[in-house]
Amino acid sequence: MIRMEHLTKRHGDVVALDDLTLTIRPGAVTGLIGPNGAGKTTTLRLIVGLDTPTGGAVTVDGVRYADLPHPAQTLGAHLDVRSAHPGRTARSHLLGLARHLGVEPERVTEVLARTGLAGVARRRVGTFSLGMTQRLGIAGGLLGDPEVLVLDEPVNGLDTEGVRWIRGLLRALAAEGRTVLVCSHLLAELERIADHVVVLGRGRLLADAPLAAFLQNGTLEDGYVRLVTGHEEFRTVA
Ligand SMILES: Nc1ncnc2c1ncn2[C@@H]1O[C@H](COP(=O)(O)OP(=O)(O)OP(=O)(O)O)[C@@H](O)[C@H]1O
Repeated sequence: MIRMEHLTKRHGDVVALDDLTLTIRPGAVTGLIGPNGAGKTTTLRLIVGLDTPTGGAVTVDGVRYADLPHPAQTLGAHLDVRSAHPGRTARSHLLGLARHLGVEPERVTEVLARTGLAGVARRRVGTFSLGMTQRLGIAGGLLGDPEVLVLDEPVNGLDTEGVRWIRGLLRALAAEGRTVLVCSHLLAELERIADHVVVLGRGRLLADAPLAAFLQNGTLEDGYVRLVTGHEEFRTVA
């Protein structure tokens, strides 16, 4: 579970995130959406401890990221699609990451298999397609077998088979009881993956509701557009 209480982030005069109070629940895929500049990336960076809040707090399973005794086992993340060094092989990249995270090297073989990369484990990352690089990032997030997974735009660059794969993976992780938070601009895809949707606008919470609440008069995109243009209000789930 991810819990945000009055979470706020300012950059000088810019309020990137404004008093966000929200719980991301386990056993479900939650989609995080909103216009450019809404504060989505800021939220993800605060959750994984890459940034510190200027107000409020965010905890993962009740503990701030910096205080987690075994962070990789609690929270996995894939935020930056080009984070691996292009000269390293997929396996050596993941082995280095596993060492850094204090994860058994045996997990590398497991996550390579789970992300469909076993056959290209010895190829240099620089030769990977965007879709393969996405899979590698997700493999890194899964290394610690975490209870909570946070992914930024994981579907970008994936081909049809890759999209079907990630849909199955995220649904399976949620069915295992994990907390899965996915940020994406691809609303049609999110409609097929998410159980619950959180909408941010200008750093504020606009909606926090089951997917079904957005689908009453059309697609998620229809519901989202009505919401951000102020034509419809959504019930906020406590
Ligand atoms: N390091 C920073 N310094 C100054 N302003 C920042 C910084 N990081 C983010 N911001 C501002 O905070 C606001 C929220 O940005 P954020 O990147 O979280 O939005 P986003 O919802 O992820 O947008 P996008 O969909 O374009 O990725 C924006 O106005 C952005 O310009």
